[in-house]
Amino acid sequence: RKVKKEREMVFRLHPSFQSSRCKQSVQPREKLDDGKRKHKEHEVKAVAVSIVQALASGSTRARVVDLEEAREESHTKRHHADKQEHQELPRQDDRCKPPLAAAAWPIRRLPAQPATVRTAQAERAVPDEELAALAPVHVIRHALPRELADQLLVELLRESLDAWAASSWVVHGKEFTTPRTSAIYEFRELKGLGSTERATASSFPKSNVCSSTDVADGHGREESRARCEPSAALHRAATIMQTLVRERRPQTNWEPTLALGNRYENGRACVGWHSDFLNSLGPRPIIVGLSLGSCRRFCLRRTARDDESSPTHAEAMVASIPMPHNTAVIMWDDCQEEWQHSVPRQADSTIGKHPLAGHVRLSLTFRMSRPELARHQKSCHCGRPSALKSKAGRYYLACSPMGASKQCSFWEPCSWAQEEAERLRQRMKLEVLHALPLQGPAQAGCISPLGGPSPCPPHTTHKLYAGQENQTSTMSTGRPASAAGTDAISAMFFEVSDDDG
Ligand SMILES: O=C(O)CCC(=O)C(=O)O
Ligand SMILES: [Fe+2]
Repeated sequence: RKVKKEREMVFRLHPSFQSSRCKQSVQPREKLDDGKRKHKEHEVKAVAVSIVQALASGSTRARVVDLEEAREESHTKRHHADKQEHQELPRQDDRCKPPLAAAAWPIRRLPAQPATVRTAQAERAVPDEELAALAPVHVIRHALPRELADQLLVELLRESLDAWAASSWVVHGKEFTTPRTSAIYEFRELKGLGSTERATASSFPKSNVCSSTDVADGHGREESRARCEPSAALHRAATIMQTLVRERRPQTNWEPTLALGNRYENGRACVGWHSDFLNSLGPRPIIVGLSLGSCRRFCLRRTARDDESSPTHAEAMVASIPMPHNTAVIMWDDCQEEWQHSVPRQADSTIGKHPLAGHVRLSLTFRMSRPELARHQKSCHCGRPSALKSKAGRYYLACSPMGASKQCSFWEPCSWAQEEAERLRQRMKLEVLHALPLQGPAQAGCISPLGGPSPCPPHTTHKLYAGQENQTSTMSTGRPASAAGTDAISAMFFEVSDDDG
């Protein structure tokens, strides 16, 4: 009875058993002789047990991954068994061949492209350019020269094993550890150098000496992290990231001052939905993520704003971007405010392996810290620096769990950040107006997540403009933006808030 019960469960879980047409593919089992039938039942039981064990163990996410793996395994076994069975037995129904069941459940490695967008209605592939109009991100393939990307990968694969560390925190007396290791690289030595000087400087430190102490993140003291010295290759990469940003937004003064490295050992290593800590970055920061090694998904989802009636309105969507080796994603200033990002767990069999790194993925997120924000730092009830974050367009301070042995209930809105965010939105509007001839929303190039023109989302309008190659502006940075960098691009993407008119 137990075997029968488990078999029923496998049948329920396995889609190849769910189609009534395919039910016939299991009919021939009745004709098996006793020995074979027992063998078969034993096999089905083993699969059922692995699924039950997967369900019984671990967190919800672990269950999903384990279940996926168990399903893949069960599918492979089932497929081989079916194949054998059909060779031995006369086919009852030609329309229900085993390959049909196989096709229903393929084991798929994550392809390097394209990105996909999922809404309540459907999921579809979107080219990178279209994604930039749907979400405040820009995907750049082959971001670094190939040799530099490979050199950085080799360096960091070694260094991350030696010196990067997981962070931990305690909630209700229980200790949690990040399912990945990380470290901070600060580009101290380059402060004050222009980007051309940065690119050619030969005085960069060559050593990769790391100290794995629990040093808080600069002025913001956001998280406890290992700290490492950036190599010449990493400095070069930072300079290139800066160029990539400025080519797309010539008016920005963005200059990376630190990079946060993350090592994802396998499909279980992940980072859940979040927006980044903003203590040392300030409101509406630009953050650039560079992927090295294996190809994992980087996902984005929009969080509803306070003033939106329903979080499940039509524009709710999740974008999933495969990030193969040497792909960069620029998260523009809306991204930490109204969006969350994640690197979800994946079954190892779906990871796009890298010839050198295997399943390991490294990411570097380049950020610009602003020392002047230290004066805004406020302590929580535990006496530790509170964390500045934004959700759904609202800025707040809260007790940060990272590196702490306990948490307090401190939470309050952050008015200076809210006001500064508003000023930055206004400035962005001026930059757009300054850089471009006026265009009404009708010409703005809004694209619906499911394709075709659509009314623009109520709060964020992603506008596609023709290239403004010779545009020079001193408006936001107080210094002329380089026009040379923009010559190469044919189009620029800006997003401005509809609130700004
Ligand atoms: O690994 C990535 O691409 C994302 C990492 C991230 O979101 C973070 O460190 O805050
Ligand atoms: Fe993040």
